[in-house]
Amino acid sequence: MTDAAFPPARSPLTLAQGLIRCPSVTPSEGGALAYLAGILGRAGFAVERPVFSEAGTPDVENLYARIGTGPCLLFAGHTDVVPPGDAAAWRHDPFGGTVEGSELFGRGAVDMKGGIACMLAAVLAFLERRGPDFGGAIAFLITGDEEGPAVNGTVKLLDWAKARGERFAHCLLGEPTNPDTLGEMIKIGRRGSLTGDLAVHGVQGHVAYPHRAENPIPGLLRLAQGLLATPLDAGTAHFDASNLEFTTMDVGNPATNVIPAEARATFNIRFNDLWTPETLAAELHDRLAAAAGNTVRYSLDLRPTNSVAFLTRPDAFVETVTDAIEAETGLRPALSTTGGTSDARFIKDACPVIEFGLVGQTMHQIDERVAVADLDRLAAIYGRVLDGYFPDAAAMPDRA
Ligand SMILES: N[C@@H](CCC[C@H](NC(=O)CCC(=O)O)C(=O)O)C(=O)O
Ligand SMILES: [Zn+2]
Ligand SMILES: [Zn+2]
Repeated sequence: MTDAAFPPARSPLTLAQGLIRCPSVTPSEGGALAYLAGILGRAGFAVERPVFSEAGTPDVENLYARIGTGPCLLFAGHTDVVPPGDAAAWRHDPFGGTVEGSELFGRGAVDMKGGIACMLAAVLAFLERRGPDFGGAIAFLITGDEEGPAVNGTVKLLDWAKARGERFAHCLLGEPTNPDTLGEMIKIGRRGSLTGDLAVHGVQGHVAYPHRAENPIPGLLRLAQGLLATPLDAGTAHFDASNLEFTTMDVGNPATNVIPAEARATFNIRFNDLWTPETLAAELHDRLAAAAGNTVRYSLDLRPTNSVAFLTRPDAFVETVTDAIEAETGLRPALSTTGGTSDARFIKDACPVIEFGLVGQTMHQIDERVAVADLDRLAAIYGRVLDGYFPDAAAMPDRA
């Protein structure tokens, strides 16, 4: 830990700025993983940069780094970001890492380069305090494919790590989990996601001669009503109610005097632990058949999904993270499964995983930004988690 670049680079703000200045719009690496690799390598981590490919998807760069021996605490995240949108609409360059007043602006400030910066700052400070023989191992599993198809990222990185014999005791994923205030919410699970494409088939014809045509639009409305009429469920102990939302309805008919041949709609369901993709598919087919009767001709395609509902049962690790949050913020976080999906859906198969990061209010928005004070507090929380997870035996009076 003697590199001259270390003292300034250990600040979560400096690290977050360094990452934001790498234009890593998914699936581009943009220099973000190289930036992390340089810092982690100088801190003594063994760093790997696997690239994964699959037909029909872009090649994606990833990073895996590990230090120490023994039970391994895994820090996970992604350096890819969503596009900035209209860069001219931003108050500051989305890749400039500008501080205005008390806030740092930039794409990824909260989702989730800021979170990674806090993890890194906390780990570097921990290693400086405790040295490399701290009684365990720490790993970073960072992907460049979370905001994209999520095919060449965490899921493959975990398989790659498993094949090399890497094992993890627990994982902390740094997605922005807090709705409004740092310390409010840990995510201990996520709902699943299933997307369906529905088509109603009609017969094209002249609007003035409807008896010679079959308009698919009323049929699509009937089917949509059939899917929406009854709630899927009322929620469970740890999950909100499952929810179906139509995301588009399309006919694409430019003519005002033609009955179209087909009408299409797409919906997405976020489902809880009462369902699997298979039971949900059966329910959807039942509802559609009942609504269609003998008159509506339709087809339903359910897209393949790698997202099912999961829950990490609260354990001592959740307690360690909760205590760390309370000590820094005075808040006892809610244990929640709300919101979208995340790469925790893949990590849960490797080890218990929970998520805690920054305040997500501006994620994916123009002017994404984070309070600099939150960066410092999140780094301090992660630091407390490390101290709680790897207690210093030498510092305990009864064990010294
Ligand atoms: N593009 C990926 C994964 C999409 C994940 C996305 N997650 C969020 O927006 C997280 C928001 C939150 O933390 O609540 C989603 O839920 O759609 C894929 O499609 O695999
Ligand atoms: Zn994210
Ligand atoms: Zn995101």
